[in-house]
Amino acid sequence: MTRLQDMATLAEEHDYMARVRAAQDWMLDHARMRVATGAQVAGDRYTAETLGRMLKSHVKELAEEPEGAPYFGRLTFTEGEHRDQRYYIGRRRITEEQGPPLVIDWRAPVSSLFYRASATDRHGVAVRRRYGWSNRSPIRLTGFEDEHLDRGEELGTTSRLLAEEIERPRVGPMRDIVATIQPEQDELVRADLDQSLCVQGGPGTGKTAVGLHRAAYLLYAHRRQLKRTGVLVVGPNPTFLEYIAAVLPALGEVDVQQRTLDGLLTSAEPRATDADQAALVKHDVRTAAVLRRALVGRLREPTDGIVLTDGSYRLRVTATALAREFARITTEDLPYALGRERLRTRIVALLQRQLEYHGESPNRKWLDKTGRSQPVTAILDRCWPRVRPEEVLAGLLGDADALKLAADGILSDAEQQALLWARPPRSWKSARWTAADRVLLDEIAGAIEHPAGFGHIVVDEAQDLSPMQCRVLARRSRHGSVTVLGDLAQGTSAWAAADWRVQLGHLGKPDATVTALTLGFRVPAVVLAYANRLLPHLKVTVPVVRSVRGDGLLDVRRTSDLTAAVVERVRAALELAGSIAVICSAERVNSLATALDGCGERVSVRPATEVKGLEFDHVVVAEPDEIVAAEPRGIHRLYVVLTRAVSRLEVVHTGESGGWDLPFHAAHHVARR
Ligand SMILES: Nc1ncnc2c1ncn2[C@@H]1O[C@H](COP(=O)(O)OP(=O)(O)OP(=O)(O)O)[C@@H](O)[C@H]1O
Repeated sequence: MTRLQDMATLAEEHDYMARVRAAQDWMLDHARMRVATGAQVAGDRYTAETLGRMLKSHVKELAEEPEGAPYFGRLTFTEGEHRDQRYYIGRRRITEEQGPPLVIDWRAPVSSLFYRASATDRHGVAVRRRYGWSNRSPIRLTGFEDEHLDRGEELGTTSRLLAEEIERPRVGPMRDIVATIQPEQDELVRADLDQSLCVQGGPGTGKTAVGLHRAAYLLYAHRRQLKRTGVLVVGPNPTFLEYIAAVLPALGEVDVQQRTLDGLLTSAEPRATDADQAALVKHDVRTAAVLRRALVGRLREPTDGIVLTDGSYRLRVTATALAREFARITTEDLPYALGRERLRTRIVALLQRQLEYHGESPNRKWLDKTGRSQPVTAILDRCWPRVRPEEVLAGLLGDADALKLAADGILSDAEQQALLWARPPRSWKSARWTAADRVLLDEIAGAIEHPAGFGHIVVDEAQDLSPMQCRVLARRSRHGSVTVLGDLAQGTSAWAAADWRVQLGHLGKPDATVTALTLGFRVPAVVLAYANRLLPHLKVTVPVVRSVRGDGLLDVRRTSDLTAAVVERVRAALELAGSIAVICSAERVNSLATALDGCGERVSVRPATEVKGLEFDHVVVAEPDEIVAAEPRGIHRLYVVLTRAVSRLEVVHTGESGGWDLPFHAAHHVARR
């Protein structure tokens, strides 16, 4: 295309852009007008209020929409179902008062071709156009990039706009990737709602991004169903949740709950900590069987019958009949509370039969009253007593005999010993629970009564969940599907998973499809190659990630004054754009933070334990040996730490490498584009 043609096309694009802006203004005005008139047109007050609320939130959504690119792509078709059509694709659908939409939603079925059409499989697409926009407000169209699929052109990961997007400096929270979703990511994003997925993805392959976009996609494709059942995103810690919080709202989805696993638990906050051995036993899946046994141990087989006086009748249920019903219900595998209600219903049915034998026909009121009568309630309280989770757990942790009874053949003597309280509280009401206890309380609560579930759960960093934590989620997705995201190589918890099939079993979805993402979008190739040298030292087998980024810098240096060297590296980094993180062992955070005081908001000092899932333009790792030595899976932690850099990684160390075959002592090594 000549320069003149190029300018003509750009002018045409600017005209279209102006039309889209006008349509956006019209949509906002129109929505406001409907709020104003909604109350008058709707029938009764309730409908008017509901409608009003709905319209108001629509206006709020439109008005609050961040000023962003109204579209990012365009497809031109010359063949097939969409022959001679041209579609602009954006984060939201944009329409004028009449006529076809000016911009279609990225989640609409045809938009999928924007991500998937290729020169060999065009689906009628002749040209795919990507738009570039200025980041500053007011946002401006700066150019575009065409791929003539009909002429065999295909840019793939060499697209200039994709490169600009992944290489841009990172400041603030995570952003959406709708403009540049890759074909293998799109397949995961658009998988059916009833399909549970597990994505094994090395560092920076876009797992988190894929999970969040999948949530947005499912809400679009199954809005009604998911509005009712809900979507939940589970992340490893509050910092991570803060980091990802803006992605879904930017995609127009505000109705998604985003929580940590602990945030799902309803029991009181922990007030005690477990010894390592106790925590290990509590997070072990065998503990579920112990708790189940303890709960069932509350049941008492009926030994007496019931006699109930009803008017002139004396109604009876014999001990034998009662024992038969009781036995039958215990084989039905019901939640505990439901079992109690089932027994009540059966007793009432037996009494009802007798009354009918006398020629009476008892009504609903009689059935309710009889179910609540003293003799029936007394039997239930004796045979199937109401229980609280806290009572059951305290009954085990505070009583060696009770624990032995429940754990016999399941936990060893030493394991039982590890669980027991050194000084049991006077009552379960004054027990001081630990974080692991809260997971056990949830297990018991779930066995008593199934918790409300979600239509879909996205769980990130799932490799770190213990079997018992997995069960917390399994209980909440009994009738829904899950997207499980993680990287076995980044497992740092004491119970980190080594095999997805096993973990999926604990999550209640043993048959979920496991897919690997192996293209890295965050970490530059030179940094990734360095971090990947750790892989042989990790106790897992994972596919190796290949970076799409040829830029970046790696600098490993030995020093005799760690603090001075770190300060010097940070000062140098401040000359460049983007965020800077100094990552070190928890013990070193304070001293380095003091030394770096006054360096400004772009610099943060973070303990190695709190950077999972995050990314920074420039990372300075201080004394990696200390990070490795700080915890049993310290080498996995170091792998996480070394893979947080978007552009530059610097490693500063004082000693020789410790025991493991790591290249920290390597000569000063710099690689630049
Ligand atoms: N298709 C894409 N286009 C542009 N950027 C992308 C794409 N996929 C991922 N990214 C970017 O790469 C970075 C890493 O993505 P993300 O955090 O989702 O990876 P991850 O697999 O969860 O990483 P980790 O396991 O290390 O936490 C993010 O900045 C994300 O926006």
